[in-house]
Amino acid sequence: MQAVTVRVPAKVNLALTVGPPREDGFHGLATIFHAVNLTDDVTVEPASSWSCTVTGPDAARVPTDDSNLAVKAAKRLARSFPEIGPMRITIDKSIPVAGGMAGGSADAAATLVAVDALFDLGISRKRLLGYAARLGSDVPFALVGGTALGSGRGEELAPVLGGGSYEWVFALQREGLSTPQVYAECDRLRADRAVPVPMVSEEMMTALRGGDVHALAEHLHNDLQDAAIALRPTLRDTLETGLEEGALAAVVSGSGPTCAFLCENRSGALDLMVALNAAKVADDIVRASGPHPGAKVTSHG
Ligand SMILES: C[C@](O)(CO)[C@H](O)COP(=O)(O)OP(=O)(O)OC[C@H]1O[C@@H](n2ccc(N)nc2=O)[C@H](O)[C@@H]1O
Ligand SMILES: Nc1ncnc2c1ncn2[C@@H]1O[C@H](COP(=O)(O)OP(=O)(O)OP(=O)(O)O)[C@@H](O)[C@H]1O
Repeated sequence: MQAVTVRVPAKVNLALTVGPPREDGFHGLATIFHAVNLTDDVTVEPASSWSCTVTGPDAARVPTDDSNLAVKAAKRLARSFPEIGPMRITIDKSIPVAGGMAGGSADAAATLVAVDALFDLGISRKRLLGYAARLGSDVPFALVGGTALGSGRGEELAPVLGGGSYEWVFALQREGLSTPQVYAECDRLRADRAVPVPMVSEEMMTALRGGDVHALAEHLHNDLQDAAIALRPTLRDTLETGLEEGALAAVVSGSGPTCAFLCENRSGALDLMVALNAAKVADDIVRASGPHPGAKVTSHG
């Protein structure tokens, strides 16, 4: 029992429809989660005291105290399994921070998988998904990966089968957006309207089942996009520039401010990266493809 490393993906929501606020403060969702190969590596080792270290270009923006979602996940399991002692957690971070790509959730999911393997706990998949859901609405999907339909507050998942793989470009902003603030802004913008029951369109499901990138491009949709733009008006320009420079479609990722551009193929994505870099519409531009598997052990020393 020395160290376990787990690799875990970021997500983008291909469809995100948001219902009215629920009594518990969350919103009912119907969403398509899609994991992409922008990944964090989380390493967990037994130690004499708890610690958390984050490496990577955005490390300074990630807390290392008990508010880190990876620490929360490890301590949650330590409360349930008395045989577990303190741990050293190391997060090698490539997923954008506070970008609407569920980076903290991914680290929490990776930690659940790592601790389970490190201490040989044999936690069932169902129970692991239960721990994940209690840690955050996006955490279960990071365990599952691929492409999945999310309902409830995002924690109820059903896989979406389809042979397609997709090429993406992401425009990242250094300054994040707060997820609760974006949901609150969405409520404010829709205050004078009846909000329909959230639902993913049949056209979107058909596009995904057929692996049809052009049909998928037509149906990318995010109900939080207007709210993210209201809070960060420059995002409108970023999205428009991507479309002018050849993206098949552009959408704000989750609660933003990352903008996601769907491309026809890999060479289209490379061309778009160059154009967006030149246009200086974002602090960084990265390329990724999906779907990507969920949290997986990559080394067990
Ligand atoms: C925007 C998305 O990334 C889309 O997948 C997620 O809905 C956000 O999921 P998350 O960051 O895991 O969110 P949580 O940690 O569960 O909740 C943080 C806050 O976001 C808001 N929230 C989140 C999920 C949801 N279905 N409705 C909400 O209103 C609530 O204000 C909540 O207090
Ligand atoms: N392991 C972690 N990695 C990144 N941020 C974390 C982590 N743990 C806690 N945080 C805090 O959570 C905030 C949101 O970070 P995160 O990167 O998860 O946002 P996000 O991608 O917008 O989330 P989501 O898409 O799930 O709403 C950060 O500003 C940071 O303070």
